[in-house]
Amino acid sequence: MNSSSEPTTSMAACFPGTDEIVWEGTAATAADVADAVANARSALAGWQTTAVEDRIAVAERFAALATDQQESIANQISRETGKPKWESTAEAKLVPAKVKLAVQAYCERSGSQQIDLPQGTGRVVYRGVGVMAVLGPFNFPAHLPNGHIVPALVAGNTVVFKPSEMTPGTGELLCQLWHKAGLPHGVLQVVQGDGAVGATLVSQAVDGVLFTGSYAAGCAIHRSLAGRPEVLLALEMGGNNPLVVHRAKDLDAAAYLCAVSAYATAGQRCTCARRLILIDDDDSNLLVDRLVRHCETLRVGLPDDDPVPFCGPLISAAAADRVLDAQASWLDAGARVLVAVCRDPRNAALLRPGLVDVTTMNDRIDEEVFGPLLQVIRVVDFDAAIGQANRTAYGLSASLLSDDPALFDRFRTLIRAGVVNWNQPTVGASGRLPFGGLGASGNHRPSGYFAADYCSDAAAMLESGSLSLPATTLPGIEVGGNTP
Ligand SMILES: NC(=O)c1ccc[n+]([C@@H]2O[C@H](COP(=O)([O-])OP(=O)(O)OC[C@H]3O[C@@H](n4cnc5c(N)ncnc54)[C@H](O)[C@@H]3O)[C@@H](O)[C@H]2O)c1
Ligand SMILES: O=CCC[C@H](NC(=O)CCC(=O)O)C(=O)O
Repeated sequence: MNSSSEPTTSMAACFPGTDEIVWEGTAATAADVADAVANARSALAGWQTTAVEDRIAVAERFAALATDQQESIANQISRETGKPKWESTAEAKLVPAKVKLAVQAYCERSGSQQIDLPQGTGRVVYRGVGVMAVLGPFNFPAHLPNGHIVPALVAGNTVVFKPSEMTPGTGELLCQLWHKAGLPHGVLQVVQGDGAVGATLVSQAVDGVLFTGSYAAGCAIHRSLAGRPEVLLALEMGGNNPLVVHRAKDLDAAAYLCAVSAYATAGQRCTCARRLILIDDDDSNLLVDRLVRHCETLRVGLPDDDPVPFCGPLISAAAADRVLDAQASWLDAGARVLVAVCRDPRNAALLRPGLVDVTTMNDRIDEEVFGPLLQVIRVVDFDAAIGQANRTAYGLSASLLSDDPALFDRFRTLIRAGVVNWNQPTVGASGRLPFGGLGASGNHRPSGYFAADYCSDAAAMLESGSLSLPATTLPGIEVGGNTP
């Protein structure tokens, strides 16, 4: 029991596909969540009035500690997600790198501006929004919440962070580093728990909710905030991302980029290609042959395996089941397997990648299958390819592999996505650009470099250094009327 006599719930995270416990703790009760928000509110004025240079100095100390602790962060990520070491190390490196980018973005996008106006000086001043709830996903348990937390803190907000229930230890570790860096009490707190704890956090008197996760959870949050227009909401959600290949001379390069797009992080990236759209010709057959070979040879395995794997396990055996079930339902609906996604006998969450031709399938469902399973769709020409690519309610990332610039010109104009690439994979977005999606992928508040925008409110200030009567006064009001 805690001080409010609510029963506490113990919580554990396991290595994917096993019952090996890699983190143990306690889920936050409703009272804990309310306390965290109250602490964040109490800390707000002090943090807002801390000079921005001093806030940046704390962030830079955090970056230095995160650099020192790169290996611990990477190990914790691998323990909780099963990512291969090279991949968790790459993620750990993004943590300090984000500080540099967030500071640059803050100065560039939120620096105060001044203009001369007839009434005096006009200024645009960016100020923190207030108390921010940050809700993180499991697939980049450090990099993606960090992409909200760093800009939010630099801009003068206080934060209550709930990591994914699958990756609580990574979230906890990040918060410990911030505190070691000298962040004042209450400015960043972590509350642990599942979606219900997240929902409790959203229901509190927060000023903003910064969410990265699934469309279903994003919608639930949006619904729960109905009638609270004053709460800022940034939603970074899923995708059903298209990859179009046409008139590409180097088919080896094209096949490699297709494999990376579809199978990076075992297909557990919001930006992973889910639909490979091909114009039916000889080259498309040669490309598919190469991709089949990638599926057959690509190494999957556990974090410490030698030789190193390209894909680790999915986050859980249940997540792997969902991918296998999706493939089974597509086959029932008339799809043709090129390479079946299948379970590796070593671990219940470990899948070998799959490739399924769904061209003749009835009623293709517009869903995000979060795993290493790529659909192939064949069409007659490039316009039909763009039409297919846009046949989704989502709109996160899209890529064209082609040597024909005219095709990309058409693609970038017509494609409905927030991340539009040419001869690049659908994954691997740059932190120097905005990152967000259209339609069911987001709510027009891109993150990445543009996270600075939702972390501050722009205030309009009209300023005159001295108090005096205007040159002309308004009719019907006496000047000095109250003078005895
Ligand atoms: N667009 C992006 O930037 C981006 C990046 C990474 C992942 N994603 C998406 O995230 C999903 C995978 O991550 P996940 O499975 O961790 O997502 P998820 O939606 O299950 O969970 C994300 C977070 O929200 C919390 N949550 C769940 N329901 C909630 C509710 N009703 N109220 C408040 N909080 C709630 C969870 O506990 C977790 O902390 C995929 O759909 C992927 O595409 C999107
Ligand atoms: O899973 C979704 C995110 C994947 C990743 N995106 C980014 O890293 C965005 C850039 C940033 O926020 O710094 C990707 O595109 O692979």
